[in-house]
Amino acid sequence: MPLLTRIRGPRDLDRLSPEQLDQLAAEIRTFLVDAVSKTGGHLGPNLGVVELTIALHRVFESPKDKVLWDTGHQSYVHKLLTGRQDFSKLKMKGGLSGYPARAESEHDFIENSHASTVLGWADGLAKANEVLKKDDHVVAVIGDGALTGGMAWEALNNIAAAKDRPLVIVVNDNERSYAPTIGGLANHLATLRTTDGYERFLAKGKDLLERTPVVGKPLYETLHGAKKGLKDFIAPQGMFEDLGLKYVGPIDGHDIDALESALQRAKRFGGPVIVHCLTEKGRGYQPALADEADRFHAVGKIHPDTGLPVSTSGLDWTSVFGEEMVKLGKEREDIVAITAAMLQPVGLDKFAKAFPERVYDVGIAEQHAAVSAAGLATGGLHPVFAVYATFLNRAFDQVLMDVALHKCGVTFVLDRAGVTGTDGASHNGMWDMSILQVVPDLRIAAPRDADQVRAQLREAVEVEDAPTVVRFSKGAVGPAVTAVGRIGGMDVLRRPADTVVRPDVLLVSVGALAPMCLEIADLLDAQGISTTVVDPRWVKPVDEAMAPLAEQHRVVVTVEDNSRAGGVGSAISQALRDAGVDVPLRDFGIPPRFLDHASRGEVMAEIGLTAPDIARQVTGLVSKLDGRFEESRAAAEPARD
Ligand SMILES: Cc1ncc(C[n+]2csc(CCOP(=O)(O)OP(=O)(O)O)c2C)c(N)n1
Ligand SMILES: CC(=O)[C@@H](O)[C@H](O)COP(=O)(O)O
Ligand SMILES: [Mg+2]
Repeated sequence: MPLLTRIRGPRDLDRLSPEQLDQLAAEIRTFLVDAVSKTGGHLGPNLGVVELTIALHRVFESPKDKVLWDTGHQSYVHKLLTGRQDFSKLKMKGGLSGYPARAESEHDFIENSHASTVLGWADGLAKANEVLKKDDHVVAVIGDGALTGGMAWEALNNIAAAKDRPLVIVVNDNERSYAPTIGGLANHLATLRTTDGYERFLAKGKDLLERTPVVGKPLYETLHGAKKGLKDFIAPQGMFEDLGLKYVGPIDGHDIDALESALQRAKRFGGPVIVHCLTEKGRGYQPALADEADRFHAVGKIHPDTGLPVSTSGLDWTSVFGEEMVKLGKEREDIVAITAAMLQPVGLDKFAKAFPERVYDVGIAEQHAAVSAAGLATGGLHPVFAVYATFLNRAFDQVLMDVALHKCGVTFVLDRAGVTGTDGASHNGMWDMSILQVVPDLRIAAPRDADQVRAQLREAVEVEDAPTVVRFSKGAVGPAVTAVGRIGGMDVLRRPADTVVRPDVLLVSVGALAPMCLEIADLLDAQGISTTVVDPRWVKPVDEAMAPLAEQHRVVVTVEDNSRAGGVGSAISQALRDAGVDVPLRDFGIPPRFLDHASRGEVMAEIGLTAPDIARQVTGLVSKLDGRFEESRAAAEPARD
């Protein structure tokens, strides 16, 4: 990499010739395939923005000018050009984040990987520049997928209103989210793309007319003066221009010279301007280009030559859900499915293949998904909205007010619930069982294994007058955990020896943490501490048998892969208080803080959500109770003379 290694910062790009820029682009692509095949990551999106990122950092002066990335998964090239070229620990503990990270660089601004927020950030920054009379440029890069998110249009509505407030919006249009981008906007972008020769047409037209004697120049001036008419005639871009936004494009997103020319025009424009760039996801890497599903949107470790996975994982939670959905779809014609631009990642691809007319990809639009689900339910169907737990956060009000208030039978299936780890703070599914606690009548299931996913999904879709939630982890599903009994609606996973009159600990195991909770019980047993392990299965509402069962124990311990703040532990504690059961409760969960990227195991160890950590703390708690018990017994004994 003779050129890439010499790039220490964006200004090092300035001295490169066009030929060297093309060589640099090739070196970057080679680097990306080599590095990301070893670590996993967002290979396809980054292969698509190589030239675009080079051009952006040549035309704008980061960090004085703010280059902002929507979702941020496509910022690897940006990192390479801003002094970060060690990708050996990408997305790993202590290594580079897979997204922009302020702690990593002054060139990074937006850290969260929730889509469709960049234009809001840009609007705010542009307003700040106006108030503070700063002449920094604000450049927002947004993908065609992220542009299907409602927040993007809320921002555009505001941005377009300020005709003299400089702001450059770069639409990175590769026609895909994971799958091809859906909807009217995508169709409109397509009309713009189909005239991708528009700029060339205009340039040729200008050249021809200027060489035409007498009438040529005035005619060109007339035509150029009527550029809207000319453009609409050649490239109907009414939507953006009707909004009041200057539209530049479509531009070949892999032609550095064309990109720089367009970005320079945008930089000088002095108001809000959209630069529409046509790019190719996975560009330059045949295995990615051949991947019809998602052009290697996010890959694990792969063989660089073939793109094939280095290792295959066993049965995963997502597949269990997807296969059960197909069975349900055959049994019930009223069941329909919704995805927010993540059909395959959430496991609905098989359902879509079997029932193409009963699946809806709404784009990256989780709020719309939830509201349209209320409509589908009211219309007589039972919608199942499958979404990553963290992405449902933004649809909380729609779940509360549109689905629950109207008593709609909608099932939300939350994949990637709990600590996911490598995608960083905004990807952990750690808030759902807290924020959804406040939704009246909503029920939450946390299946502990594959059998329970199947069973609880079926129980959920039977509920027709309230929202139901089924939440499970990322990755391979653990071994089946068999119940040894049932109390109320709760599965008993382990009972203490029959000889124990009042067991020490009632251990409430939530969802996928059941194997860990059984390990905790073993560790406690080795300390002579007796434990009953229960899996509530439905963690909201708290099972009516919980309080009486708690009363039969000395202490209650809850363990959940969710924030401790307002989680299942809090709900059970409240239920015990409401029932007048005064048994100490210790809740274990994720601390309410943002968790840096690392593997799931590393994060769980960091936050003390491991069997040894929890067993140690519970042992201390019981010893303290014993101590108190000894003290109170001693105090009760008559004083010996
Ligand atoms: C709110 C939200 N929903 C879903 C996702 C998952 N997600 C990550 S990237 C992506 C596709 C983005 O498509 P686009 O904006 O076109 O970027 P590209 O990958 O094509 O460069 C999706 C759906 C997300 N990050 N945020
Ligand atoms: C950027 C984004 O939000 C997704 O692409 C995410 O990185 C995928 O995560 P999984 O790898 O868990 O599917
Ligand atoms: Mg895209």
